[in-house]
Amino acid sequence: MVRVGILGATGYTGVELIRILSNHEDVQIKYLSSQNFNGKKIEDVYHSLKGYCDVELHELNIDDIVESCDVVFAALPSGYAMNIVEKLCSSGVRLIDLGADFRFDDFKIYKEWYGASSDDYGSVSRVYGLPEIHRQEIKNAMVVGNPGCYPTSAILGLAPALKSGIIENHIIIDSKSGVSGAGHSPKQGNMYAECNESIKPYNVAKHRHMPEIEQELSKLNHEDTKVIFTPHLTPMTRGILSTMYCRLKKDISIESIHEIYREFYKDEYFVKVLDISEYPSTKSVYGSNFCHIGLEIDRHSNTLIVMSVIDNLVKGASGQAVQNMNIMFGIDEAKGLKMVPVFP
Ligand SMILES: NC(=O)C1=CN([C@@H]2O[C@H](COP(=O)(O)OP(=O)(O)OC[C@H]3O[C@@H](n4cnc5c(N)ncnc54)[C@H](OP(=O)(O)O)[C@@H]3O)[C@@H](O)[C@H]2O)C=CC1
Ligand SMILES: CC(=O)N[C@@H](CCC(=O)OP(=O)(O)O)C(=O)O
Repeated sequence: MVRVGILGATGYTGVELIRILSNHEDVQIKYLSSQNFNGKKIEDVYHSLKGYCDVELHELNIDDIVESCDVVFAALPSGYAMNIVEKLCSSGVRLIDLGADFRFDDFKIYKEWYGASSDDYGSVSRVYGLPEIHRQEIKNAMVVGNPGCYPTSAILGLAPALKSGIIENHIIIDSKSGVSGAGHSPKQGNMYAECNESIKPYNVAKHRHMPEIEQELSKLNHEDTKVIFTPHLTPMTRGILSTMYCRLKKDISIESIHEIYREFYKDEYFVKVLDISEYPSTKSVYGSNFCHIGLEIDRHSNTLIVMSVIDNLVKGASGQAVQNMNIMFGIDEAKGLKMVPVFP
């Protein structure tokens, strides 16, 4: 049995972790932390968990965590996991951070976009936790930086095209996210009256996920790769659709591109390349750990259009974190994650 702690258990990704892990036979939830609900049982805060998890919430206490857990999921705002990582690692407790603290190869880039009081990662070695790309390194990692939600949809959608060298180094990513992507703290722009029946771009050309996407695409492409990234807030609870426009280097048929994608993901349980002419929808992956990818070519501009969908709370956060945990502990990668998407 893997003994698990979840820090930030009352947030959206924390609750999603508990939902998923409650159905995972190889896991025992031993420790849950919260800032505002200490002393309460999680099932009394979120009634969706009634009968599934009666663990009490505590203020974050590192000594208690080290004593009771083999692995910790940090579902906290970025900047907090960094403060506890050394103590966890030196005590043999592995860390999967859903925030951004350990996603970057270069600390300077992390500091520039997220801010930090220190100047480096110290001795902490970490792995970018996108299993379809970094599975081998994840197996032995002490610290995994779970990818951001937009980057997961974008990188999975672009990896086969970049790796096979069929597209130019000029990529436009247009992404739409459900409101749960912003977490459970109230923000004016996320109030029902303001985001319902509306769709709006935000952080245009300056979203924090841009450098994360560029880091991973540059590695796949073996050269510095820049993207134009525009996120939008849409009136749905869960889901991300990323539509990506990539200029093709030469004439190539949709059948050949489709074959490149199918081959790239042939052994991947969670990534489904749709048939030619099929387009993905967020509804088709809702509540599941799947990523669906659709492909089209715009012949008059010789542009490959890749459409990628995920559930931001599952493949974009907690599901992917559990997938990483399974890999780290030698458990079947899909264990606890075979949920059928909720439809309609
Ligand atoms: N939502 C999403 O789709 C995705 C989120 N992420 C990342 O995952 C992390 C968690 O996100 P999400 O669940 O949405 O966030 P929420 O805002 O919903 O939850 C944050 C959690 O952290 C706790 N918390 C907040 N501040 C502190 C603090 N100072 N000390 C201790 N605990 C604190 C909160 O406790 P309490 O409720 O008790 O106040 C809550 O449990 C973030 O880093 C986010 O960027 C990554 C991918 C997707
Ligand atoms: C809709 C919405 O607001 N989404 C969030 C995604 C948060 C996230 O995953 O960001 P981290 O990199 O901090 O983990 C955003 O755009 O900030």
